[in-house]
Amino acid sequence: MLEELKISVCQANLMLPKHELVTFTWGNVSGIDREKGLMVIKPSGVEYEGMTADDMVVVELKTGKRVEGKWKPSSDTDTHLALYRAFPGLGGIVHTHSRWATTFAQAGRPIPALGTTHGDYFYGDIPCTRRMTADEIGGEYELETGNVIIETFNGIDPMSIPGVLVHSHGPFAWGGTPMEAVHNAVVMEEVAFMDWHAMVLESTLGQPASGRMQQELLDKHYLRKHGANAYYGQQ
Ligand SMILES: O=C(CO)[C@@H](O)[C@H](O)COP(=O)(O)O
Repeated sequence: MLEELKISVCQANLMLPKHELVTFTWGNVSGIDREKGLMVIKPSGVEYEGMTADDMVVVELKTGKRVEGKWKPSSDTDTHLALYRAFPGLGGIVHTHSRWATTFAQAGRPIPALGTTHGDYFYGDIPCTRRMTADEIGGEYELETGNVIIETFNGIDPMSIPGVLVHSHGPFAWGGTPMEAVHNAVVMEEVAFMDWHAMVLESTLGQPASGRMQQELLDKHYLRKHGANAYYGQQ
């Protein structure tokens, strides 16, 4: 089981450069074995090219202690751990600095639900966290990054909106598996790109922003794909 998880986490990490979500080593994917209480994550600073399952690092979900692996775990390990602990449905998490989603994160703006591409995967705007405080930045930074994400999802089912922008930093996305998390990260980057151009087009044409897709259209697309049990907590 753990060996299979290491293989799937490694394969998901190799998808990051394939889908042009990363520059250098600016991205990491993890997966979790909840029965064993272990998380597998990309090693810190290691190039994707030539990376194998043997390079993955295994840490305890409860303590974050490294129990297997020759490298240091990703510097974002504590953020991944905080999210797995808080959101029981998560089976995979990815963090990148993908260009268009990071543009929105640096602007401190959510990625609005403007079209059906978005609605197929995210049941509403992809939120941006508040800025972190100086104390949070100066303290357990990666753990606090997880905490501001958790705070942002208060009242929102994280599986209905499987991604977030950390203000001034970049996107995190997640799913039931590491590969599903990467899929959602690719979609987030796509909709960020399309949203940005739609908003620039509207302002260039001097038109008022056409605004978000109608709720009926969002319901049609999201609920058709994910079932009626999904909800957007902030009614
Ligand atoms: O957000 C950051 C740094 O700003 C990190 O996500 C790095 O971009 C990747 O770090 P490692 O996973 O290689 O430690």
